[in-house]
Amino acid sequence: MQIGHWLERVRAERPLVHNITNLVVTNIAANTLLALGASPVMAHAHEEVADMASIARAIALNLGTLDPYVVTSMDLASEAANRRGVPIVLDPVGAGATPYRTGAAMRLLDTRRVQVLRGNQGEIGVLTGAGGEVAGVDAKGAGAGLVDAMRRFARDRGLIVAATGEEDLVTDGEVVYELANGHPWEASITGSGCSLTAVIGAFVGVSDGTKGGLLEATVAAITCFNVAAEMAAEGAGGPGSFQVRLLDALHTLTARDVDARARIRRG
Ligand SMILES: Nc1ncnc2c1ncn2[C@@H]1O[C@H](COP(=O)(O)OP(=O)(O)O)[C@@H](O)[C@H]1O
Ligand SMILES: Cc1ncsc1CCOP(=O)(O)O
Ligand SMILES: [Mg+2]
Repeated sequence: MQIGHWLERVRAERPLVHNITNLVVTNIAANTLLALGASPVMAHAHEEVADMASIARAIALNLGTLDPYVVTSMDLASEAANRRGVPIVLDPVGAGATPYRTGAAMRLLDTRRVQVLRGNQGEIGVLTGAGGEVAGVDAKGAGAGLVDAMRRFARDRGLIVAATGEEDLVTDGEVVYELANGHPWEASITGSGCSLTAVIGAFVGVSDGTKGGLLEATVAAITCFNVAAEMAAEGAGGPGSFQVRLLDALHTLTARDVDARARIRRG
């Protein structure tokens, strides 16, 4: 599967991604989108979220530091996004760790049309019914039936589900892709998952919005991010320099790099 052309499309179109994200990763998620060649905006005021979502190419909703104000911001933004056909990517940070986060994620999934759900394997295990363990924001494991539960959840709800970790699983309910790129240091810096979710926003923002387009865009986004992470790790001394080098690698990444290094298996 050749996916490098997605990176070129993102750079050519420079999609505006509206993020309602957490207090920890706001800066790194914005810098990640800029390094890649997309255009980030962070906005959560009730007075403007519907307007901002309406002019964006995608919105990324992230539950990382959820509070009642932000829950309403997400309701307003997602309602406008659905009305205007703007794709929604949901990152259910910490779902499974507390009932508040699990409940907020499920309520968004039940009340809005979410195009892509991306979390770590623990969060996705909990939400899809496979079972999973989440300590704070980190995955501690998922149920053995994760792939089947993801496929069922994606099919029943008509969305793309991505569960990341050492290996990433992506499904539209029919096809399952297993993605093997990435580096263990991604788990040693905060915000790699959250930044990836924002990147998925950029890729689905330049897709045609069909199920096939959303699926391929999600696979391409994860693979581009993880190939950049592999390149960043070469020569990095640890998580600190790795984080900086990841921005550089996203900036210099080429379609050719991605297609040469992609490890994508159709399950
Ligand atoms: N051990 C690992 N080896 C390779 N890539 C990893 C590893 N752990 C996480 N990743 C990558 O890091 C990114 C964030 O994934 P993950 O850690 O599952 O999300 P989160 O930060 O939301 O918990 C993904 O691109 C994933 O593929
Ligand atoms: C540490 C932390 N606490 C609340 S949100 C957050 C960041 C989580 O980022 P990621 O899910 O990308 O590791
Ligand atoms: Mg996360």
